[in-house]
Amino acid sequence: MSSPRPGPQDSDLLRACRREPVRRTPVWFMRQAGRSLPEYRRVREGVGMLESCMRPDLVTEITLQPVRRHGVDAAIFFSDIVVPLKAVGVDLDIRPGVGPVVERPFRTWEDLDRLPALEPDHVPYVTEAVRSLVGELGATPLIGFAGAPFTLASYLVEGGPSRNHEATKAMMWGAPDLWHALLERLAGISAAFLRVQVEAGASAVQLFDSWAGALGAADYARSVAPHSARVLAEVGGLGVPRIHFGVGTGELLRLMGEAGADVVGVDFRVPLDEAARRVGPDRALQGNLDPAVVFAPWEAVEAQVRAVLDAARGLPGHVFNLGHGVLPTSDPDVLTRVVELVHELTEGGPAVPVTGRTAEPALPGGARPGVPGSR
Ligand SMILES: Cc1c2[nH]c(c1CCC(=O)O)Cc1[nH]c(c(CCC(=O)O)c1C)Cc1[nH]c(c(CCC(=O)O)c1C)Cc1[nH]c(c(C)c1CCC(=O)O)C2
Repeated sequence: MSSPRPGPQDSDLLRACRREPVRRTPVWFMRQAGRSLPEYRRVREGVGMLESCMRPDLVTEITLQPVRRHGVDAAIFFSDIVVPLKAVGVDLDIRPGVGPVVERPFRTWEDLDRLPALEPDHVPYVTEAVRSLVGELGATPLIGFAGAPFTLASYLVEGGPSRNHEATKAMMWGAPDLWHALLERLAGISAAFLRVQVEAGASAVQLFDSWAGALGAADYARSVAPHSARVLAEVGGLGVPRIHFGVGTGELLRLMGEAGADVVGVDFRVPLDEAARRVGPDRALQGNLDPAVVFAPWEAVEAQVRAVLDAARGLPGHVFNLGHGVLPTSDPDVLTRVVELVHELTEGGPAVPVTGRTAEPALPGGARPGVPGSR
């Protein structure tokens, strides 16, 4: 009897998400597919960002590029958080060096009419690209993603990128009924976008609430978390792990886990052992090398990678990543070396002692003082 070839389900990424033992710590990078790669810039020449997201041949190629080059443990689907909004008819563009720009910002009840539900027929190119990718990737898992309702709302209400999110917050506090109606629509669109990707073969999903860190915990809990929870609950029924990430969310980590994540993404501001105390033992963590670290000399990069792995020791599940996306001017060769180093240092399981730290006595069995649950 021939046993089936191991697939993504057996990969270290999915094992870590499920808090099962891994062969070595899985690693991938947010924004690994994109501007830091010369081969990306070549295939994007003369093709607009949104247009490239609608061409399955380009999506497939760009998604595979970092997997080939870096040997990462997962692919992230090449698209953008605003693609589903564009697909249902919102008049928006992604401007180079700026980001998503919405022609007419959303401010009134009438504006909700411009946000119909997302149907799979709106994004046939997503289904086609995911199917082709899953074939090409074999045992390497594909991570699907969507923007969370708050982060999407920020682009729609502000009309583009925003430092202070003032119009968004004004609606949240000043017109709560409209706010909740808007976030409900967006939750439906996010969930539908994730469902399309999972039904076509994605093995895990990440919900990006990149700008949630602009909110205090009380506002997040009251005005945002219930909508993200709905997205995560709908995907939960599809049986794939859910990663929930935001920037500057140190004060929100517990709430982001409780919203229904299997894995909480941590930015570079909170060390993973402290993040684990905030999140609790029932979820894995993803993170959290500062994306600027790759600009330092290699010795410093290596020390920072070791520090992340050290802080992650004893966690029930750890997916190594940056604390935010790859910066466009990063040297791709340094990223490849980071992948190799994480693999080398965690070969045989991440509990292997990390050498080269300033002397901190190891306890019998490899446990370290001060790290609860460390082995
Ligand atoms: C906030 C957000 C957006 N898009 C996304 C987020 C959440 C992640 C995060 O917090 O960084 C998510 C995203 N955007 C893109 C991906 C592809 C997959 C990957 O991570 O490699 C993913 C996962 C491609 C992209 N999305 C974008 C690019 C650059 C476009 C280009 O190459 O011209 C890429 C590769 C454009 C975009 N789209 C957005 C921004 C802020 C930008 C950058 C604007 C700029 O500085 O040029 C909105």
